[in-house]
Amino acid sequence: MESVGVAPAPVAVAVAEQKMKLLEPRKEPLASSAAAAAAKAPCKWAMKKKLVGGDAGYVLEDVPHLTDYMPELPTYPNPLQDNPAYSVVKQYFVNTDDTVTQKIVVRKNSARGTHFRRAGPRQRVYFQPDEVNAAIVTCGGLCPGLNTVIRELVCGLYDMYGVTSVVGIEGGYKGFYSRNTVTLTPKSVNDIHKRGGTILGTSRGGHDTAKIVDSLQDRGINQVYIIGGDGTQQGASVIYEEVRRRGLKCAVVGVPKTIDNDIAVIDKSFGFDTAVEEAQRAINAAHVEAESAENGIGVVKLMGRNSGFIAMYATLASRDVDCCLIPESPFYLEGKGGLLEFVERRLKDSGHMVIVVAEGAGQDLIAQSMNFVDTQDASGNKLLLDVGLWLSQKIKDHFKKKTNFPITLKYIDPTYMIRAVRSNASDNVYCTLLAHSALHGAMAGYSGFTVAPVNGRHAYIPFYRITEKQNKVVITDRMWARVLCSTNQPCFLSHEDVENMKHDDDERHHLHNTQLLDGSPAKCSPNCNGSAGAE
Ligand SMILES: Nc1ncnc2c1ncn2[C@@H]1O[C@H](COP(=O)(O)OP(=O)(O)OP(=O)(O)O)[C@@H](O)[C@H]1O
Ligand SMILES: O=P(O)(O)OC[C@H]1O[C@](O)(CO)[C@@H](O)[C@@H]1O
Ligand SMILES: [Mg+2]
Repeated sequence: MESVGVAPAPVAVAVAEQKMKLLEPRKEPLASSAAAAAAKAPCKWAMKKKLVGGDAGYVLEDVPHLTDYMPELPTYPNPLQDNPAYSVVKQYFVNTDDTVTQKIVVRKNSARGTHFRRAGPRQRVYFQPDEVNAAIVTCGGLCPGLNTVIRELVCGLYDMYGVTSVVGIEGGYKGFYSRNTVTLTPKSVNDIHKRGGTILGTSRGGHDTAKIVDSLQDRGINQVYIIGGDGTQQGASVIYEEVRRRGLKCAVVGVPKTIDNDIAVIDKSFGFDTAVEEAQRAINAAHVEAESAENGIGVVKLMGRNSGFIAMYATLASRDVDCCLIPESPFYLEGKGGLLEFVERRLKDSGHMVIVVAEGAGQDLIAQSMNFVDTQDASGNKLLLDVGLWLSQKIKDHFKKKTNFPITLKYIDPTYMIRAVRSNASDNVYCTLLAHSALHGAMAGYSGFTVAPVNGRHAYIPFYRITEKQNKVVITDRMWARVLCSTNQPCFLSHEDVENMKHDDDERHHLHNTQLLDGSPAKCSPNCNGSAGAE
């Protein structure tokens, strides 16, 4: 392989000095105001790309390794090779050169494109079992599967690597500097995967990089597993940069969590599958209510701040939904081709209907009609207005004006009920693999990465690739067309809107062909008013 751009360490630190700093108590903490600024501003020591080129347009977007700034770290044989459970496995370890392709659909002459380092156990490790002091933290909103990831990190470290020192940080990032740690053992985490939420607690806001890294240093933590969404991964990225700047032997590992499935590059996030399954119960209830009333309407709000994946997949899975509204697809209420006209038509045709709306849909419309000023949560995320309530009221108001058109509308908001359930079987297995991939990476000395499947294979992905943009439903992809086909709803878009979106999406596809969805932009069907139709 030919190196095309391995960036230098952001801040040069002499090797001898690095060795001295290995788990030494800190001496000069950064001013926390500077760290607080770094938390929200683009990182001062922004991680440079570590790119390796190969034949036929092959590029490896590699992740940092402790030896990037501590080149003389000793290695040890991987204890996994003596583990009886693995004795039947012919190939214990992944090949050090194995990589995972980001682009799965290729043409004869297309360049091989971007690859990520394959996750998995390595022959040599950079930590001895009794040297490891691992910490686990969960940040951001709840998501089914958090406890499973915690459990499998603890059990994996104990059972596969003989590690016996694992602590939990309580209450998210701020817990690093404001709370005591909790000891985690295979016994203490044995049953936690059967519960929703996180046994460690979580929070928004409160990320103070300097204080967090001080805490790592003071507690002698040399592996930190950070489970959370896009905001959390940005926080993990600046923690990694500070750890590296201080020359600490501490692996910083991100495990992506978001019920919204809004994290880019990865196939899907854990808890998403469970959320889609759980949403079926609410949709079913809405359908039963709607069917049993005269002109019955069931409105179900599902989570999805900026990305409508839960609404889209729950709609497709159910087949009882007449209209799915997501943040990526604008809609309007009044007039020809508007939502209210469609509701009226569907009620006349079927006598009932179910509307699924993602919580981030129609926010501009609501803000306009309410003269609303933006507010934010502690992490800086925009607080949303309740689109379900607003929409229900608008529909009721519309039909109140009509004579001889009584409706019965039931609004169901199952959002927090869905988020709080335990993970389903499929997510449990997924969480197990994520946790194992994460700890194999840390033991092998990798740092500053997020672990996740890309095209079905677990990979180590640099933080910047995860945080540079969000995963969104591409409404010019065939998957959204499938939704429109199943609901038979109008697309509420003009031809011009679709063309503009297609152009943006083409550019995006050209840059990163990443989505789980199957690719090429759909053609606009002639019989739909600008709709993205099926082939
Ligand atoms: N740019 C950033 N730099 C440093 N820390 C950040 C940044 N953005 C968010 N954080 C921190 O990450 C934590 C979680 O962020 P946030 O509340 O946005 O949730 P999230 O991880 O995106 O998860 P989700 O949105 O799925 O609930 C918070 O403690 C927040 O302070
Ligand atoms: O937990 P909070 O602060 O109410 O935030 C809710 C948000 O968190 C998410 O569940 C993402 O984790 C979004 O779907 C939702 O908008
Ligand atoms: Mg987020």
